[in-house]
Amino acid sequence: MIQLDTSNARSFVSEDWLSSRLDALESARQKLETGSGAGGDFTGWVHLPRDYDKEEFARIQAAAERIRKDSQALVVIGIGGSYLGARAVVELVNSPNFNLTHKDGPAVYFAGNGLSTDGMREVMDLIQDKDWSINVISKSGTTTEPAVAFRIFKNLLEEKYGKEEARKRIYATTDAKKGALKGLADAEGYEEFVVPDAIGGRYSVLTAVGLLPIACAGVDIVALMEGAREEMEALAVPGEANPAWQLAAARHALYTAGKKVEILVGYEPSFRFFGEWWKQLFGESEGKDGKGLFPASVEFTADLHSMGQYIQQGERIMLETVVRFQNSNSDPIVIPHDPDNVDGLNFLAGKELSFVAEQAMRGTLLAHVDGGVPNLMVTAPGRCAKSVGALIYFFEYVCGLTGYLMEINPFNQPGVEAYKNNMYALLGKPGYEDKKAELEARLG
Ligand SMILES: O=P(O)(O)OC[C@H]1O[C@](O)(CO)[C@@H](O)[C@@H]1O
Repeated sequence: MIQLDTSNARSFVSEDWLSSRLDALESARQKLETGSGAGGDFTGWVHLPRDYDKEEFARIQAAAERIRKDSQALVVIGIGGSYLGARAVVELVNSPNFNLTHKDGPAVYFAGNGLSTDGMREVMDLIQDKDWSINVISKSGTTTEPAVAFRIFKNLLEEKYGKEEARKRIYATTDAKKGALKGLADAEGYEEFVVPDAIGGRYSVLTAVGLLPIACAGVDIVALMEGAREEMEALAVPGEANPAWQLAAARHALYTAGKKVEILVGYEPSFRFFGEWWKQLFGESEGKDGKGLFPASVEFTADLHSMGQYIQQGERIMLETVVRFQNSNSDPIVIPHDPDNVDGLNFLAGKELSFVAEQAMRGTLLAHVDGGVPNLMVTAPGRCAKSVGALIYFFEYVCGLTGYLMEINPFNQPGVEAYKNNMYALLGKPGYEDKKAELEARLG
């Protein structure tokens, strides 16, 4: 379903860019299949589209139906992998303006993905006169940002509905056995959904983590899973023709040839949050042991008028991975004829806007390749749930493969702890007293 064109990257790598990596790719494939590589305990996502918990899936659908009936707003509390996937899919399949354009079901607001007072206050104000529910999502159950947000929104919900009714409006997605959120959910009797042990946050969008908010936004989660399952089956076939093998090999070859930044390019405003999800996926997976392509994202053609200059002529450390959708969601827009033709655009009269976009993309591709930026073109059928499910699985699989080509553990993220420990110390968390004194002295 997902296609790849590497032809505009070939001049930047040696001829054997793929053939020389086939053995390593086969070994990476086996590690993903069997969980025998570094971080192998976290490869539960590999067969998830086939093996997911069907009973829980039905409960997700039922809960989403309930929320869609009894709530005008859903506050989704989570950060990183417990947030980005859901937002990516809701925006890509629907619209970044989903809360303005949706016709039925709740508006979906994301909270607990930062510590901004203004950001949180805005969501609090937006929901205050509405019927609303909470989906709190945290695999560890201990992440500060969502935990703080949950305490605040839970309080609000209890003030509005009373403790008993509020309980029925809180849905907790967390670890099956451990963590503070699990304890709280058990004690309070919230409906619970599970982040499976073998799936890390950034690979969890196709679990309850993503599926509940996505279903609440009216996206067809059966089709989403179906698209992922078909892609899983397609990518399980080893060999040179496998587009995930090709993308993993091309990324690795370009990295080895000196490229340090991978820019994910989209041409749809609705694609922006997919880029944010993709950045966590690749950034947390590859960025360790002093290695990894730095993941960046842009929206063309808008960013051609801001970042375009740098991409064309700045440091030659970049490659572009473009995601193109074959079909758009809406009816064509035709450029009208103007008898005065003051803007000189009559040569485009009668042409569809998509034709202009296509030429912009083709022209940009060649300009950037000429400027020293290799181009990898990923094509998805469209922005429907099925196609987006396939795209998610495709990038997850590429990420796992490249991680093993780079000889790192693609499934841990030890570097994130450094900021957390400093924050805990500065906040005065018990047990961090010495660290607090040391940091306060440094900060002056
Ligand atoms: O779901 P949790 O445990 O709250 O974690 C949220 C995010 O925080 C991280 O653990 C990093 O701190 C990510 O890997 C994860 O996606």
